[in-house]
Amino acid sequence: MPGRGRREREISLDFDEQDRIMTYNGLESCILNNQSYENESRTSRGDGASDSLDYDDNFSSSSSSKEYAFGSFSSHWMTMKRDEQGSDEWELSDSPKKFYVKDKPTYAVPFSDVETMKEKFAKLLLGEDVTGGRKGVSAALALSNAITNLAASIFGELWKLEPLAEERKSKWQREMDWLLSPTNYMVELVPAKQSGANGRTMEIMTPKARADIHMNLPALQKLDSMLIELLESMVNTEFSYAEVGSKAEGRNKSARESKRWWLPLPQVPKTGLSDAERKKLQYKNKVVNQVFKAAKSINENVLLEMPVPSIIKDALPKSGKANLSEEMYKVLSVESSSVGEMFVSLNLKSEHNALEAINRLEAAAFAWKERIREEGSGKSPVRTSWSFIKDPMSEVDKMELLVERAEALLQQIKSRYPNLPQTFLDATKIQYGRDVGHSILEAYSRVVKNLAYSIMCRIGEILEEDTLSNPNSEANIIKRNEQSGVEHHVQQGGRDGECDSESESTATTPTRNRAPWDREADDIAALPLGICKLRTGILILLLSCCRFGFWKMGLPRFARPKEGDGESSPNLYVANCGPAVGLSYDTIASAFSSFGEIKGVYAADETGARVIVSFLESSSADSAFKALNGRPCPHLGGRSLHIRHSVLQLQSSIVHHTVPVALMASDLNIPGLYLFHDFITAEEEKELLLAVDNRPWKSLSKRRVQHYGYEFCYDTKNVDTKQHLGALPSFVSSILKRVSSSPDINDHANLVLDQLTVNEYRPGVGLSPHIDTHSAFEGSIFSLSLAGPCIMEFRRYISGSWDRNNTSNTDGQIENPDSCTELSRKAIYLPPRSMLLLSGEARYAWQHYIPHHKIDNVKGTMIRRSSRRVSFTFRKFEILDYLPDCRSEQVRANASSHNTVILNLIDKTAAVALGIQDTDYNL
Ligand SMILES: O=C(O)CCC(=O)C(=O)O
Ligand SMILES: [Fe+2]
Repeated sequence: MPGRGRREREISLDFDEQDRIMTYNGLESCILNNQSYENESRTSRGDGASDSLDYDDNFSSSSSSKEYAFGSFSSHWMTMKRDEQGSDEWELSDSPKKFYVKDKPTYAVPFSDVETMKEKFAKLLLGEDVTGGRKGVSAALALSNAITNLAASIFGELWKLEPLAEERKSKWQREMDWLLSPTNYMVELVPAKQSGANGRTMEIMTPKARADIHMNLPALQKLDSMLIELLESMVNTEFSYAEVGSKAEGRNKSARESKRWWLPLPQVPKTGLSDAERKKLQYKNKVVNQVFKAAKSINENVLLEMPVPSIIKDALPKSGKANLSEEMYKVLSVESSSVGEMFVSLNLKSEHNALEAINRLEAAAFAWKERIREEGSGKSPVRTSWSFIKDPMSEVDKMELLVERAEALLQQIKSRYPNLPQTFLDATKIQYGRDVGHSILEAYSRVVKNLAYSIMCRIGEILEEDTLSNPNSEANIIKRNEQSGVEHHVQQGGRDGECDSESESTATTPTRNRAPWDREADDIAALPLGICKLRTGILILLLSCCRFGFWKMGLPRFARPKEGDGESSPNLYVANCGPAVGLSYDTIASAFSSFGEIKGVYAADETGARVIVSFLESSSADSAFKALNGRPCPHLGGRSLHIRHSVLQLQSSIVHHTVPVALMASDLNIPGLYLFHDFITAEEEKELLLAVDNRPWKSLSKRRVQHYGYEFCYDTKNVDTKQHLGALPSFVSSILKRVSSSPDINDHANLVLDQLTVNEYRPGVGLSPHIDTHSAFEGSIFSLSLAGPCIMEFRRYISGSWDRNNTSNTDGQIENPDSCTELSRKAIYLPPRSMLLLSGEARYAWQHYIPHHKIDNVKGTMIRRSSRRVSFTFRKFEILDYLPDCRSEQVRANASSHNTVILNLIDKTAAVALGIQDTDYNL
């Protein structure tokens, strides 16, 4: 089959197994060093020696993860040649073809393993119905359950920080290899051009590796192997574990110890851990935390993609309000309150409360969305899109606002409680899901996340023991705090694409030799926290998201207490107190509750050793202050607390400033930026929309795109030179002519525009900050807005001066953002039919982006985003010099080769791993 050879080649390019694994080393070093991913990911690791997936000595001769599980069995095991064996288990028919993983010619498998596999296979398919006759399990659920059960059998009893037993480790690898194997065959069909014999170009559908699998699976495998490697490194430690029964011999026992007497008891030397050991452990904790966040983010994204099953749709109350309690509905309806204020009003007291609130909010948001969808499909009067909202709000408007607020609140709660059990909606998505790819990714990311969480809990226990072994050592605490201060930059990483650079610039604060109060910035944002109830009944806290991310989301924010600040307030800032020093939030709440009703206990920062205790009444806070400040607290293990009053700032003064929106380009004062209103007529607009709607769209995660002239490859963030799609289509000819003949833009229009990206945005969908890849595109960029308007914002670092050469290496990033201090932001309103021109400084020195809003505030008027906005962005492809100069000839030569594809893809995964939701490249 001539076509097949080509197809195989294409696909194997993307999916060479070895490269896929190798290059994820970069992800690891990125997490470990918190460095830019780029350099690491470009170093190819030829010898395989450091590949954490190949850690099993038994299998060291194997060249890929597929082989190691079967690679070295001794001769009494039977050898099966896949093609010759003919048994069903091994017979892999040509259809579906396993396209992109190299076929292994032989498997050496012990006979007993074959039997075990058969049994597992049967269980997998039969599920709980052993009669095989009644209710077979869907393949998706079967695989999800199998992954969950396997993980539980291997990691379910992870009570010690020590290397996994060899047998368990290889079982995990071997069986996961089986369970993940269906992903090797998953493809999606994408249109591609092919030249026919008569020289004509035909559009054919070609199978391509499924993008979500391609993106996430290798990352998960890497995260998985990082955790196992980390456990491997837990040898010759200063801490150890006393087995059951030996507690009687132990030294002074805390209440905690007696509660968990049946479990191995962590023990540290009498005087605590050495500084070096403590640092090592804290560092490992940090790494696991990053793995946790990465796996969690993958899990959340997969769950978002999974549809809500119809059985649930039918069962849920149709009215959003009916899904909520009275109070919750009230909280959502007070439009003036911020997300942080809504969260506080919910007054959640436990993890259980949090889960219940989430379940209700998810159900309500879902019901409202369904209603909005139904209304949109014709039952309600048509609304003009993007109309100015001057009239009282319609029902749909109200529902949309409620959905928006419910979703923001949901995020808030989830971030505060990062390791909650599955929500009802998520559990049913898993239960009824049919997409095997989703199920595998969901289950795998969930078990990796849980494993990371268990390891963090175990590390927490050792550190807690360390503290208890030397409870009065302030030095101990301070050292720990300092350590966390230095780690600050790793904890960061914007929660939305916009704050990545900002957080970098505030990354590290020197903290050495300063009193706890002075280590803070000017004020303290209460950090989100999560409390996980372990089987032992101990409450362990997890600090989750970055300060910056939450600042933007409007959490309660507390003013920094000043030395001698006597201002009375219901909020206390308490230092030397928190999970990092062995005090759970519940314990703290209960110790302070003897002075009055507590509204909440929050992390004051990311150290885990300072908290905000928020009382209902100032007088309660005063009493607690007087009784506990500077004194050993009997309810907190005799720990001496350092307390100050802290003032909750009013939301209005802390809301992330909104950028005033200009209507005219001249008001923005950005050299090179022009906006031409009514560049096309309404009639032309209609025709253009019709033309693109008659052509296939390609779906990205949040929006749809079409490419003309040259394909833009989102994986490589570059133009695919091999994919010249021909001249720009005739339906844009008149636009191109207008551009080149327009006296206003003539200076910029001497380019022959030959690349067009059409973007379609749904309401609430924006675009992350970026500079269009200038290694691929030359000169000015023209962007035509159709169907609806939007706000476009621009930002640049004030300290750097614009210099095209200075930015030409970076493909979208201002060089050395660390050296930049302040950001300047500007915004402009882009009405439909307007043409935006970015040239010179506007093109090269300012990042542009579209905020992810559903409603924009333009000079005090609320403008709702319409059901869609479509933009046509025209560029000139820079064919001769599309790679940055700094790269070597070798790299240049390999530009479109497999490695570049994979390496660039990894940058994106690294961004995900570090909690940055979007990359800077969104062409
Ligand atoms: O949608 C737009 O107007 C902007 C699109 C854009 O910035 C891009 O494609 O690079
Ligand atoms: Fe752009």
